[in-house]
Amino acid sequence: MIPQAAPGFKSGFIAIIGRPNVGKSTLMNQLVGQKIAITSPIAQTTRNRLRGILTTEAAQIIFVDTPGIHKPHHQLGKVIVKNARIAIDSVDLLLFIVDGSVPAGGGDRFIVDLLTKTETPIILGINKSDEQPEKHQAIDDSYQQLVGQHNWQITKFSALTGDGLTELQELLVNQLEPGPYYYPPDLVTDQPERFIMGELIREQILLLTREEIPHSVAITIDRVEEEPKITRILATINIERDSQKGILIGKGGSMLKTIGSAARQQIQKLIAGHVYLELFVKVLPKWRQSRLSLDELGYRVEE
Ligand SMILES: Nc1nc2c(ncn2[C@@H]2O[C@H](COP(=O)(O)OP(=O)(O)OP(=O)(O)O)[C@@H](O)[C@H]2O)c(=O)[nH]1
Repeated sequence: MIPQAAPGFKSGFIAIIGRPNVGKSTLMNQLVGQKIAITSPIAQTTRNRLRGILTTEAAQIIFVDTPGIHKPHHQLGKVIVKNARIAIDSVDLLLFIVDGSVPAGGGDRFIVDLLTKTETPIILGINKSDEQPEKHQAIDDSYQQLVGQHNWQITKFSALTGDGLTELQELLVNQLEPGPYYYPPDLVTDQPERFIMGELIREQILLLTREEIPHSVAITIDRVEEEPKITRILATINIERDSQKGILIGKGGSMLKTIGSAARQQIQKLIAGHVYLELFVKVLPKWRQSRLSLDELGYRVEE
């Protein structure tokens, strides 16, 4: 049920943008209080545009977590950057996240150039304030310089520890206009549960495998059967080359077992019930280069 908003209730869509690995997904998960987006130390973890919903007494904010903006090297990269650009122009406010543990760099300037063309208001969020405290002044100066003549507000926080997030939330609500509830107050994401299940499997592959494997996998959830005491899930891990199969499966199936067991625990938390997870591995040659495969796997331009 979507309630009627009281006078003065505020709402709006806020896109979280920034280069890969600055902590966008960690921030969205913290703000909405639930793991919607997977996170990892590997850049370009997020591939789809994800929505996280935060509802308080005073406001409803719909966060749009976008994949990291970077110069694309393949078809998947092009789809990712195009979707981030669409998000920039279709929201009420932009939260531009930078990594406060290092000074501003070329990747951030690439995004500033992209942002000069938009009319959407912007807040610069300096994340990872828990790191490198001795270098804060120099780093802050570099971001002040990055913002230059733009009249963007600047705020600092740590998405990991939660420090500064109350102030950030207040700042965001202040910037929003009065508006309706867009979603029921208890909804935290509009992503289908199956999608999050696939992402939780991909997250374990990102955390447990090395080299080219993390970027070469795409998950399909083939079947979800809900039985009285257990949910049976059949999923396929699609990879690009035959040679990757061995690494992913491991000696005597040990790697696949470890991935399956860790992912199963995460999915159990998601659905709050027992899960039986069976994983299959399939070679889908060069899927990241093929429009048809990208489409089948759910990586589309999200107009
Ligand atoms: N120390 C510290 N680490 C953080 C903080 N926020 C995120 N991280 C870490 O930074 C890494 C990247 O975080 P993500 O949330 O996946 O970053 P992202 O910007 O969504 O990355 P992409 O999906 O590649 O665009 C992870 O290892 C996080 O744990 C923070 O406030 N402090």
